[in-house]
Amino acid sequence: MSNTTKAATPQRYTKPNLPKPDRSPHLPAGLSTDPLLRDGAFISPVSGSSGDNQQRSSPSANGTPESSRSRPRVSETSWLPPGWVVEDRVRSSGATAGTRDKYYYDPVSRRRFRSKREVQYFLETGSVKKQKRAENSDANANSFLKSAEGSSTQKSKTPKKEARVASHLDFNFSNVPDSVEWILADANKGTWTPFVAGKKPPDSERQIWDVTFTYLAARTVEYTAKGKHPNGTTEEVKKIVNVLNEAQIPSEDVVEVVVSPPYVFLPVAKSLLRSDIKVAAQNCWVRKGGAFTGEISAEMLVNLDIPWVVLGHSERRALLNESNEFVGDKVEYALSQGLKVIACIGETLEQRESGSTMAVVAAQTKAIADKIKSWDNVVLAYEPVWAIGTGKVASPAQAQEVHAELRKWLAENVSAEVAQTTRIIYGGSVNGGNCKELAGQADVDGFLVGGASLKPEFIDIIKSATVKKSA
Ligand SMILES: O=C[C@H](O)COP(=O)(O)O
Repeated sequence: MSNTTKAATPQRYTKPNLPKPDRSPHLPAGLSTDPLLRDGAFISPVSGSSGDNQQRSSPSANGTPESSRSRPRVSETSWLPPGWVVEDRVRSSGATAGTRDKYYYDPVSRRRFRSKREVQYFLETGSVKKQKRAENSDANANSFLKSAEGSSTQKSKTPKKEARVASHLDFNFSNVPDSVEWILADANKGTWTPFVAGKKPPDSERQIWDVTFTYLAARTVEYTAKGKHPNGTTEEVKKIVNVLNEAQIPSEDVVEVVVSPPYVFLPVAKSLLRSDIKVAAQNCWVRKGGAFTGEISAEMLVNLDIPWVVLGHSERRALLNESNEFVGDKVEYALSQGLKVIACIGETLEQRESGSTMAVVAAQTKAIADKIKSWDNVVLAYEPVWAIGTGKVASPAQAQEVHAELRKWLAENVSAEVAQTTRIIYGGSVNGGNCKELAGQADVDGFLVGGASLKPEFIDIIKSATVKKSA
């Protein structure tokens, strides 16, 4: 953010009521409530044309906190979004023994960050800053941390002039003021300056206030668009249903459209939607219903005449500790009750960068294959975690490569027929602009769409199912 020429109209940005997902990364599987209500889904019916790295989602799954010999302290910090974890690790040897290092873990991408500055950049841009000189960066970050948090156990060489007394204007993510005025500083650049209680926060806090504005604003949009916002209404669902009902979409022999609103909107969506568009739940309980307060069983969905259910979404795997085996059990039980299943699999960025993409998705698929007898009612949704909600879509070649490998895996481990007929759909930042090229890939049989599913471009995405038909 640059100059603070107070512009025309002061605009007030009020703290949104952010949903409160369970902050514990260590919940036992199956004992969680269901805060992760998510978006829509679209499936093309184009037939097949042609070691568990995500379980129990503590950061230890990637050889991080729990596997550390120094027994680091893992905690959460107020300025971080819900679900993020901070590891406080003490160096045990060398000249710097005794020095504390902080590591920050994003529960969804599972990325590890070395500094608050890196986290801020990631929250703001969705990408990771490449730093030429990591040491300098850490030093700067430590300096920033000291300034922002008012404490640091690490011996710091931070210039004294940066030390200051914390004030009520200091940033705290979990206690964002109810009223923050954002003054448009530069309309051309779209830059804003925050005013808390009528005062500008200290310069050292400006950056993180800026980041937070971007982050909260984005989250608000996302939650509204996907029906996850606490203030989401039946009226909003009805509007979306109306758009779909009035859309000209290809016939059912070309494309199968399934929308997946949050549980509470399933009945209204189902009752209002045209008959050629089906509905899916976003999750269901792992086995027969019983005393599992807050859970929705497969039997309940069947009773409501809901034909589809999405299982194993990466957010549930990461945030609610759903292991491959747990997802496999869910798929098995849902199928046994007559539901059709969209089973999600996908690797994190770290796993992709380490070259283990296929090992990860094969393990996830195997956990399902081990449990089920028939794949007739299963659609496999490949969703690279790093592409979900980030705007970073997998390239057509990347998607095709994994889809083709998955089909090969099915051929070698299940049967040639299952490999041929099982639909493998892609999810992760699909939109009206990229859908056609993705849909043109030989082994991409459709899409699982999030953010774009509640925008008019969803109709274009649905229509992209014709790409292969007309090829
Ligand atoms: O549930 C939907 C998928 O996670 C994809 O979401 P996205 O299209 O917003 O990236």
